[in-house]
Amino acid sequence: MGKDGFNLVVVANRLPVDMSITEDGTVDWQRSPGGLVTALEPVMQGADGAWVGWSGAPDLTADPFDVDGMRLVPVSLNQTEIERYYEGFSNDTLWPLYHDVIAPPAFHRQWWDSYRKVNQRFAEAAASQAAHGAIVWVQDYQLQLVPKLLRNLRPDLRIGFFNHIPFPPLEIFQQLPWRRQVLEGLLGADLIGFQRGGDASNFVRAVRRLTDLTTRGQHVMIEATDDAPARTVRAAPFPISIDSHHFDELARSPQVQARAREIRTDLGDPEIVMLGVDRLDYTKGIRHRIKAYGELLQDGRLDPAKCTLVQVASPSRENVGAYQELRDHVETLVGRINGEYGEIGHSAIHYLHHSYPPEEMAALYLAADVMLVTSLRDGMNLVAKEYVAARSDTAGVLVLSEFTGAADELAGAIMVNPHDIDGMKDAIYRAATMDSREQRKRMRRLRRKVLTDDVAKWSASFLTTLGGIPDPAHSPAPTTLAMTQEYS
Ligand SMILES: O=P(O)(O)OC[C@H]1O[C@H](O[C@H]2O[C@H](CO)[C@@H](O)[C@H](O)[C@H]2O)[C@H](O)[C@@H](O)[C@@H]1O
Ligand SMILES: O=c1ccn([C@@H]2O[C@H](COP(=O)(O)OP(=O)(O)O)[C@@H](O)[C@H]2O)c(=O)[nH]1
Repeated sequence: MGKDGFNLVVVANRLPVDMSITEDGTVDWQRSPGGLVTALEPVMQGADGAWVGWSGAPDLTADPFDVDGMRLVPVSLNQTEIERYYEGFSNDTLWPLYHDVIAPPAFHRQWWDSYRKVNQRFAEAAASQAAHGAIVWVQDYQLQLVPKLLRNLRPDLRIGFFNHIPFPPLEIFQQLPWRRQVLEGLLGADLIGFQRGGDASNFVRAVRRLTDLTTRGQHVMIEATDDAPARTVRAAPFPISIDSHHFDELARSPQVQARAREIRTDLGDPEIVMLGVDRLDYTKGIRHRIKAYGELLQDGRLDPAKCTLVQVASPSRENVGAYQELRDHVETLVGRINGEYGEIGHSAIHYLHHSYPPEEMAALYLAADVMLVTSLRDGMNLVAKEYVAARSDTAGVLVLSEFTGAADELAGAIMVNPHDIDGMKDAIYRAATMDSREQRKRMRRLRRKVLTDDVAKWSASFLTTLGGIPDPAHSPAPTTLAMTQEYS
């Protein structure tokens, strides 16, 4: 440990690749799902950094390896830990609790024990990779105890934490039997980033009400102990983004443009193509969206012969009960609407339970006249930003839920409350019938925002703020400051 380590260590539940062992014993990998990987990949490429994370498979122990200029450091989880730490505590306790209890959270002591143990393992792996005075940037709700555990192991480090999902209001957060331990875990960081201002305020309020600590605005004061000096923790919003220019270029490429045309032809050249792209997750409002669309067909406001909805629902957390139930509900609804309004050679809904690479995503965005993002609650929603980045033709309309982090930033979208089905029907109809002049005006406004506030700006802003916070050990941190300057 120490001098020979990395200057920036990212610690996330997942590596950016999912690894597996093929039949002949060689290691194979594929890109991991979700927006966290989309956002952090460009940050890490070219940085003197390491990414510590789980490989996505049980009992897979592998040495650190390099992919696309990144040093990847696998953390091994056994089958029981996957069930209790990942599927259980992370995705059946914290995920529903932090997303407005859309599904009921389950509280199990064995899951919590596993969460603690696995967080300790991640903290040890991070400690073993970081150079003296390095920055360690811990990601997301699966690893909320890591900041404190890591500070115990390596008080020389500067520790940042970013929460990719919402932080709930006190009245919901306080249901968590281990709420105090979670707050203390997070407060091991020097800087805690959230997607929205409201998330940061919810966190500070929870600290004020559930601990004895003093807070002042965005700051929490931690008093000195025999072992550690006094320090201040800052909690602030840092809305995440995408590599907008890269996505813009990708969507301009002749191959992607040709693929977009091909998609429309394969769909039967409808007048209006609507698109939804989500992990198959109950937070994404997929059922509400499909219900609204189905009613528009039923009311005769949309003509099923002229219109189609492409719904990508990529497989996610398939061992968790609430996800299995959602799949049943969505597929029943899609089947009913297609049975009612489909014809030979024409489906009202094209439902795709698959994951696609970025090139295909870009082609789908280009092929879509209307993009439907109707989450009931969503930390940010990068799909909304990708749609905008892909539309250099300034055509297309984004329908966006008020309950996404993206809604704070993307004022050119048509905003919807997904719980209000009639309101959503009106918004979808308005998007489908919007004249090209208004489309262009709105899309230009959206593109200005997405192309300016990209993921490089996000990470620079977070890392510069973290680098500027006084070193708790009262020692200058030259490596850290030099590194953050590269990002600014
Ligand atoms: O790793 P999984 O369990 O397969 O889930 C995928 C990721 O989902 C979540 O993404 C969030 O991060 C996005 C980027 O900040 C944000 O736009 C979105 O609103 C969030 O839901 C989760 O937070 C990640 O940890 C998962 O890897
Ligand atoms: O088949 C798919 C579906 C989604 N995505 C990507 O997964 C991310 C989803 O991020 P978002 O923030 O919208 O939601 P999350 O899944 O992280 O909750 C985006 O970058 C999508 O382009 C993908 O690459 N292939």
